[in-house]
Amino acid sequence: MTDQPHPFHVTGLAKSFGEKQVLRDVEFTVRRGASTVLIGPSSSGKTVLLKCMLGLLPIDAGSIEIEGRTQASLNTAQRREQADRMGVAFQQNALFDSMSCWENVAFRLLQRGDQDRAAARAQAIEQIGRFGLRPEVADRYPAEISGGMQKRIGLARAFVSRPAMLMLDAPTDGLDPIMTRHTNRLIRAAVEESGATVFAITTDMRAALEFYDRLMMLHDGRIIWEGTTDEARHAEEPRLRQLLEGRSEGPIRMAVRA
Ligand SMILES: Nc1ncnc2c1ncn2[C@@H]1O[C@H](COP(=O)(O)OP(=O)(O)OP(=O)(O)O)[C@@H](O)[C@H]1O
Repeated sequence: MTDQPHPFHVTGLAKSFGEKQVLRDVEFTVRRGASTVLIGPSSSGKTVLLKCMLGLLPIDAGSIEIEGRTQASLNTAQRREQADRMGVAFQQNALFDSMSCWENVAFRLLQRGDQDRAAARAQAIEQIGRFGLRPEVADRYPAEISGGMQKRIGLARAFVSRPAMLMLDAPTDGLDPIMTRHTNRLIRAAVEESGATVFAITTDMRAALEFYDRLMMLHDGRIIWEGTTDEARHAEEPRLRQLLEGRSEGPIRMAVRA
């Protein structure tokens, strides 16, 4: 056991947009050196929760502690220090259109200024290669590559500095099955070989059960189930079962919500 504080400890988190309450009373802990996957129906608030954890959306109530410090209390320098320890990949990639692919991947390395452009470029190209892209892609712009390639550039950016914590929103969306498996293995290796902490969102239930240590399910604005993926395989919670098995019949009703 370690007495280091948890990477994330969230209590009583609430978040609304106008009248619409997305998160009501979210509570959970992300464990160090393990991978945790967040699942939930479409529009259940998974991305909103991740953005709150990253400090990109203000919260209405509750608290988010990052390594023992309340996020709201962090000053600018502490926020930057936190950001340096995290690799983040967004669902929509959030690439900078005006930068080449390698500059996108090396963005934080260049910002930190602790290595020259040539070294940052070499590190970016190596990382792009880990995601199966050829070095020529480095000098192209996001608009010139496919959606799946953009996804891989976004992932390379998250992994490039071998961060202690990886925060990944839908990391394999839009990738073919071969690249999906490869990416899931890289995520797994970050935990097993580098001791990273991973927090990821996915709608791929097979991958959730196969590649992650722990699983949480978000529904109706709360974490309604949390445990190891081994426990999830056998859990009887009907909402978890319905989602994992992808059944349209069950307690979770399909609804189109704006
Ligand atoms: N900036 C915003 N302003 C208003 N509503 C928002 C905003 N961001 C998200 N929402 C709403 O919050 C709800 C949750 O959205 P979110 O993107 O977190 O869902 P999700 O669980 O990640 O879904 P999916 O699996 O479909 O990506 C949705 O109804 C969405 O419309």
